Amino acid sequence: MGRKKPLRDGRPPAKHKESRFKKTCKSLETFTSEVHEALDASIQEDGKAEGSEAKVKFPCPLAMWDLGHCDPKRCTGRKLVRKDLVRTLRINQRFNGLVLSPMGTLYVSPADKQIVADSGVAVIDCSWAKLDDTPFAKMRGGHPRLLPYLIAANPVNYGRPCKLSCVEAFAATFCIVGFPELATILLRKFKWGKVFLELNKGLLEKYSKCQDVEEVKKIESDFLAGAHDEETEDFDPFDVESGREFSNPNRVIASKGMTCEDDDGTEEDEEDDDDDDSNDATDKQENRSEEESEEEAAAASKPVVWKGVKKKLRD
Ligand SMILES: C[S@@+](CC[C@H](N)C(=O)[O-])C[C@H]1O[C@@H](n2cnc3c(N)ncnc32)[C@H](O)[C@@H]1O
Repeated sequence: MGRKKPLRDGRPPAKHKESRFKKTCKSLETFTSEVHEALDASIQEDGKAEGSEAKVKFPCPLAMWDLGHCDPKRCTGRKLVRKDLVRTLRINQRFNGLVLSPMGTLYVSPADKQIVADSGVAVIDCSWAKLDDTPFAKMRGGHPRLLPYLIAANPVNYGRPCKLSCVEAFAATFCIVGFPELATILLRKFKWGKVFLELNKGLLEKYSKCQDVEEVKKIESDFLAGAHDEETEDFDPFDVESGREFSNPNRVIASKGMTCEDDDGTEEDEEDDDDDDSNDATDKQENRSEEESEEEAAAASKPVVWKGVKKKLRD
């Protein structure tokens, strides 16, 4: 009694079917506390011996379609897959969260916060040099997005606008929607990761304070119209209060000494900088002296750049 009859074709009745697909949306409050727990676990991982590390439970799904264009040892997306932070999707498999794509037209904005918390973020791991051969139409999702103007800090495309690696694209999205801690968890897997935040600090902060896409567009167009020059002029490299402890005034954006000839992760100098699961592999991306590299490596091992995030955790 009271049981609904199956449909004529044997399928369960509609109510049952609906409940199978019912999605549980987390409140942003719950999500935010999971974000903090994840960052805490990620920081604690550092002190533990290799192999004994507790797995960081990332609070939302991260996924990637792997087109197999890049050298798996050098690709940032593949590295996140090896770290169990990102899962791979089959071509034609749909993803319900934000899909970051060079073919997107709508910008990521803080208005995407709930979508990210509920359904996560996906990237398309293809080569920048092979966009024409990439079947973007087969990698579908409800929310395709483009990132607003930001500068890459990865060794392959260092200094280039918009051509971000997978990890940078994930991180930028988390910063813009208001979960910078999640950006930190991902970027700290890469020695150069904090440089991405340094290079883009001002813009990321401004984008994250926007209400919607229109405001993000306005920030970007104002920046491109000259705000960048002003900011550069105002920056005093000797101002210890500037908050830019890690910026290297000798490191000119897109300088000749940098190895950014190749876009697709195949150049010799590119590296999977910590394939051995540590955070301190040799940085070969530039023609810098050993001393400089050592100084930078020493600086990199101090968690100063994450200070703000840690403070937030403590508060
Ligand atoms: C083209 S692949 C290159 C991957 C690179 N080989 C690596 O090691 O990570 C980078 C992916 O990140 C995302 N992405 C990067 N920059 C982006 C942008 N400006 N807007 C939207 N998505 C972007 C896209 O999913 C893009 O396909």
